[in-house]
Order: sequence, then structure tokens, then C-alpha cells
Amino acid sequence: MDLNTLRTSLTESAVPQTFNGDAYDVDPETGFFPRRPLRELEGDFALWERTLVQARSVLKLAADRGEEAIAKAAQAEQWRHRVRNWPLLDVKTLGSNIWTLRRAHYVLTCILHFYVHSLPTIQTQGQTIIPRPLAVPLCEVSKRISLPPVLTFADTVLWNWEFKNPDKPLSLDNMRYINVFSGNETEENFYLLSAAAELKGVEMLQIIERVVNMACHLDRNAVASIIRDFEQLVRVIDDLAATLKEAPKTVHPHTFYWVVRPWWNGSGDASPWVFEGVPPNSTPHLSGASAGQSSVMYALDAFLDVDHALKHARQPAPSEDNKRTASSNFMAKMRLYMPAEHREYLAEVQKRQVRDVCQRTPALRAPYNAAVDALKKFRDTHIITGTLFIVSQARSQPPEWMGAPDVAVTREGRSKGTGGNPVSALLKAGRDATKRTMLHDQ
Ligand code: HEM
Repeated sequence: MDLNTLRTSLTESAVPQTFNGDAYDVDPETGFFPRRPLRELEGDFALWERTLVQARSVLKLAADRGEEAIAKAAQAEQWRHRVRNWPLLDVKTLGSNIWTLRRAHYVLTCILHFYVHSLPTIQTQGQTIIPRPLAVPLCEVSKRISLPPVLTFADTVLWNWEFKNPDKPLSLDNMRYINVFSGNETEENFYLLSAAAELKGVEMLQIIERVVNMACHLDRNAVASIIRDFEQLVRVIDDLAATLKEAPKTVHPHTFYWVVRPWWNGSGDASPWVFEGVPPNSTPHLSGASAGQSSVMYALDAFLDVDHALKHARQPAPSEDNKRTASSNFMAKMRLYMPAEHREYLAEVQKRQVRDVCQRTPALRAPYNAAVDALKKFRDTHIITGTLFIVSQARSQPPEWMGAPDVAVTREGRSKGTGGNPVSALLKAGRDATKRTMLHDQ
């Protein structure tokens, strides 16, 4: 679809009578996933595609001191040298097809992360320079699709797959991840776990759309139907929690923490990124990729009206830790890393104020609360997962073949999440905000 056509249809449907995900690039069968993989870039831009393929076979994390990394160090430097000497391509000639621009974002952000995280530390003292032939087109493409010029959840999970069998529809069994930075199974399995949540979430989005439409014209039949939908929603959220609980079976916590997650990091205080040829301060959002940017859970939050920002006086009152986390605005900031059309979708769901409808309709309160409770339990599971995969691993030693961790970074610092919040306080604040969403009899 053409970018302008999509934007126009969004503007025209600013307050649609019937809420329909299609208008926001949300597919009825694949949700936030595109129905088909994004097509490779062609012509001059095939250079970017080739560079990404080469990166996978030669680049390792800068901290990697393993035999393979040492043997490939010269090839890795040649790869970075080639990127620095690329011709400066004009992205205007890419056209305005949204899928082409998304593919360009995916390819260039993957190259960016290969580039910065493989750079020997000696070359990143004080600041990390992103060379002009990469920086300029990346920032222009990002601007055109309203995404920051950094790897996002969409780049790693939504746009990074191909069919095993192109004649069959998208499903977990019929997809394979293309760009796996570390090349290991833990990373690919993390993407598949996220994909499982996205695909499970499709059912959830169908429920959300049905309920927000019925909530506008509430009669006895609509109430009965909404009650059934809330019951179904509880089952879907329970399934999501069960999927998350299974994570340690396929995603290895130690490998995840030391070998996979560093590839997704964005710009940090120790060596902030500088985009050559791009006006300074024009790229403020550079956190890096996180499952915290998956629109699926935010759709649920918007639908149930979970108040992460603590704007409303709800019970029980927030703790001091909750307040500190809310002031960092993490949840609102993560929305900036989602595709623009999905952000619009979330805003539209939020506007429908389903929580208020349920508050005014006694028969809906208990079914609504059951869904909130299921989401709270999902977040309880998520806290356990975050503790196992991040907090505990921050106390562990890196694999032997890796250089020692940066001694300047304390263990506490190492258990910070995307955007710099301590992981456990962040995940608990989300759980507590969910608890406060419960309706009480008035
Ligand atoms: C091994 C599996 C997982 C781990 C280790 C993990 C870890 C984390 C961490 C550390 C954060 C804090 C922000 C950050 O540092 O990026 C976070 C946030 C978040 N994650 Fe996960 N996550 C996992 C799986 C998932 C899955 C499958 C989903 C999607 C359903 C998900 C959805 C979220 C959301 C929505 C947030 C924002 C905070 C919140 O809503 O409470 N995560 N996750």
C-alpha cells in the first residue's frame, strides 16, 4: 500500500462509526504481522541487502574473544570499511510504498547494529560514529515512516521472517527468521516466542474490535455477547502467560543475556551515537529493540485502560517505586518505536473507553475484572521471566570466550532494561498499574 493512501485513510477514519483494524494496517488474520514477508530491495539498494547477508557470516560482538571472532577480525574490519565507503544513495528513488520503506528500515537498522556492536572498543572512545552513507539514508527512511533510526521490535520480529512454504499462510510452523545477529538458537527462539505471542494476540485483537463496536450500542444482546468475549479474552491471556512460562525451554537465559541482548542495545551514555551528516539532536529516541515494543500487549492495556502514567486516582495507591517508574514514561516512550499506523490503532482503541462502559453496566464489571486479573497474572509471570533472564544473569559471569564485562558498569547497572529503568521495578510497576485497573462497585 502507498504510504499516502494509508495516511489519508487514517485521517478520513479519525472517528469511524465502526472500528476496523484494517484501516490501521492491522490484518484480521495476522494482526500486526504483514501477511507476506517484505520484498527485498532492488536496483542500487540491493547493495544494502548484500551487505546485510555478508554481515551475518563475519561479524561478532566486540567483546567476543572466541577463536572464530579472532579469525574473522580482519574480514569484519573490511566489512565496516566497505560500509564507510558506500555510495550515498538517495532514498527518494525508493518510492513511497510503505512496505519498501519498512524493508529499508529493517535492512539499514540491522546493518547499523552489526556495525556499532562489532566495533572494537578502541574505536568507540567517547562516541560512536555512524558513517554518513549509512546514517543519512537511515535517518531519512526513518523520518518518512515515523520510526526512530534504531532497531525496533518490528525490525526483529514483524519484518524479519520468510515463509518455509510460500504456498501456505503465515503460522509459527511456516515461518523462519532471517536475520539472527548472534546466529544462535536462543536468539531465533526468542523471535519465535515473540511471534507466538503476536499470533495468539490476533484472537485478542478480534475480541477488542468486536467489543469496542458493540459497546457503542449497548442492548441486552450486546451485553451477553461482550460477556462471552471477556470470557474468551481471559483464555487468550492465560495462553499468552503459558507461552511466556515456556520461554526457558527454548531460550537459554545466560546466552540470551550475554550473547543475544547486547546486539539490540541502542545508544548509551558511555559512547553515544553520532549520525554523520545528520543535524545533531534530531535523533532523540535511540533505545534499541525490546519485546516491550510489541503492540499486542499495549492494545490490551489501551482496551482495558491500564493507567501506566498514574493520571487517575485509583486504588491501591502507587508505591514510591511505582511513581519513580511512571515518571520515566517508559510505556509511552516505547510506543514511539512502533509503526505509526499501529500507534494510531492503539490511540483509537483507547478513545473508546470500554472501562467506563463496564463501570456503568453492572453485568459487565465481573467479566471485565476477570480479564484485568488475567493480565495481572500475565505480568506476574513476566516478572519471574524478567528476573530469571535479566536480574539473575546480571550477577553471573560472561561466557569464558568473552572479554570481562565493563567494570565501570555495576551489577545493578547491568540489570537495567531498555531505556535505563531497573527491570524489576519497571515490570512490577506495570503489574501494579494493572491491579489498579480493577472496577469496584460504586
Ligand atoms: C524470554 C522472554 C522475555 C523476557 C526475558 C522479557 C523481558 C522484558 C524486560 C527486561 C522488559 C523491560 C523493558 C526492557 O528492558 O526491554 C520487558 C518489557 C515488556 N515485555 Fe517482555 N520479555 C520476554 C517476553 C515477552 C513477550 C513474549 C512479550 C509479549 C507478549 C513481552 C512483552 C513485554 C511488554 C509489553 C513489556 C513492557 C512492560 C510491561 O508491559 O509490563 N515480553 N520484557
